[in-house]
Amino acid sequence: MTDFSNEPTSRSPKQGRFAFARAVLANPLGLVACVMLVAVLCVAAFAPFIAPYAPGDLQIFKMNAPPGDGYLLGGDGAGRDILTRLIYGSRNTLAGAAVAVGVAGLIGVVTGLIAGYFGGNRDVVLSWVSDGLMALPALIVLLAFYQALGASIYLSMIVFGIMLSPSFFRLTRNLVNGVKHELYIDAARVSGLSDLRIIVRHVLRVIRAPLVIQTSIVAGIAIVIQAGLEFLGLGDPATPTWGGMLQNAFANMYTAPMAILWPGLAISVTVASFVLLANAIRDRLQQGDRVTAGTTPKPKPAPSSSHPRGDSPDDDVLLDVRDLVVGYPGKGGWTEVVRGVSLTLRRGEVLGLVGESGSGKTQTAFAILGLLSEGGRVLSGSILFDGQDLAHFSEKEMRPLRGKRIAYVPQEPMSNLDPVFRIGYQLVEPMVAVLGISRTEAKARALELLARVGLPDPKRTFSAYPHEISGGMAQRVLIAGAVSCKPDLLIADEPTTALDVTVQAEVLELMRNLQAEFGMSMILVTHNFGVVADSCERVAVMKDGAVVEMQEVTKLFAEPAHPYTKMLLGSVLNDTTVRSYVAPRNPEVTA
Ligand SMILES: Nc1ncnc2c1ncn2[C@@H]1O[C@H](COP(=O)(O)OP(=O)(O)OP(=O)(O)O)[C@@H](O)[C@H]1O
Repeated sequence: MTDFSNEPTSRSPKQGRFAFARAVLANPLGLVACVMLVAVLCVAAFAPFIAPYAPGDLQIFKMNAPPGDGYLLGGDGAGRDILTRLIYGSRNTLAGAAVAVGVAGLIGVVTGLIAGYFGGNRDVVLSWVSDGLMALPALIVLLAFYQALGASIYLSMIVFGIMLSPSFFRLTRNLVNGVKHELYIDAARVSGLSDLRIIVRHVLRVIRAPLVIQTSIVAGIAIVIQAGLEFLGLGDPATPTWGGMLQNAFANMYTAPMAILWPGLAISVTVASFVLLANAIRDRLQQGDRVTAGTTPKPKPAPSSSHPRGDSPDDDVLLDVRDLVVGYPGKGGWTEVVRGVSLTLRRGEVLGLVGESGSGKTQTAFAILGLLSEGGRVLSGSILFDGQDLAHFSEKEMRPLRGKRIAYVPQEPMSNLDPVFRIGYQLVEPMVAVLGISRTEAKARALELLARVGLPDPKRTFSAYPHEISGGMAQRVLIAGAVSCKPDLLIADEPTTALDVTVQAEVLELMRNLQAEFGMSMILVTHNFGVVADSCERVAVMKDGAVVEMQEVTKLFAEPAHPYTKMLLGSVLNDTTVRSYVAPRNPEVTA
């Protein structure tokens, strides 16, 4: 029986979507800030309907008039109604701030995403440009542009936006560096999604909260700077703005001291609201919750295969890894983590990759998938997959293969599902991108697969978020995703390690059945000989980055040749949990 002890919680996805906004509004400061900002936005939007006069209307005898007599807040130095100017001023002031924030955000976030996600030369060049912009004195640059471009606050705000963009760039770049190595980003790449889709759908969504905070703070700064520029007389006198009103009131300070109060109050309240909103979002978030090689090494001559090879390749061989060497740059040169691995995998065959922790199993699998961590490189050897050597394939060349022909089931199911998307979306999206089928078709197929992998209520799981399902269910979802494009090769990296022991056997059985049903070849990375005995036909034993022995499973258990294999078998044969797995595929293998 399937164990679904961790059934989806009663919390609906819709509740989850608005939970964050509700939590921000539950903070009194967040609520006050939102009410104030909504009020200012409404005043700006409906200015022509609520202002008592047109912004340019003046009555000469009401120059610097006190409040009353038709002018609720008094008259300014030119005899215009201060209240009307204040209402229209909110429009222009907010629009100016929006221009500055829009330009800064657009430039900063786009360049930050490129620098953070792709790294390398793009990162170096963009960081250099950003540092250069930060070194420029903003006020002097704005004054120079004012001289060159004339009295337009919008042009000034565009220039100011460019000057502010490094703050968005730095934040975005650092945030992307923090998430780009997350397993669900790797999983999205494995499923065949393009870099653009991954950046927009996965990376940007995860980092959006700090960007919203930054936007709120920068909006407040932009209003203050804009008011400052206008106070210095660098605005367009014909356009009512709060900064322009401040300047006018300052010139008449001794005659009508009250006039300086209103624009000052409007600026202070709006800027404070933006800052308070940013703080409320930050408080809510706080509650809730590599080296590239300097030089390309010259390919080394492949080390001689001192280790045993499997059967020699024949027409039926799907994957033929020969003398594979994988390295990472270290202080004294390249550190080899896979040292001359050779493997063959026939069509429809299940090969176990066993060995103690750190023996290079995952790095071998990642080299086949073209997913080595930053800095990692295939230094020599070949990875012949259906006749194509993947060893030196570019990311662009690998993309059509991943997801469609080579799929991957990871060790930690939860970390490989993007927490911000529903399960259904995460299954449908790769199928649409990789197979080119319609969303309706992909949805029908996803529901079929969810049922096939043994989920009792496929529709409910389809519309659930990852946090609403159990680890065992998440692994079934990932298996459904991996087989959704009917791959030729499935690489499963310790697919049951993170699961409850009662669920492990069921997941293994499911994978075995699917492998037989779809006729896939499978590499099963594990350190559990019980799993090997139960699921694999042949096994390669790894130690210190090299394959020390490769045998038929029955032979390996009966007559282990290498002392290391004997030692590993000796240490597990007394383990009763191993015995529980031994039987179906290799009934003759017994402890
Ligand atoms: N990004 C990296 N940079 C440098 N060395 C790395 C990196 N990733 C892994 N290694 C090294 O590669 C070696 C092999 O790691 P690998 O993850 O393949 O081991 P494994 O056999 O899969 O172990 P486990 O069963 O614990 O996952 C280890 O010594 C590890 O420290």
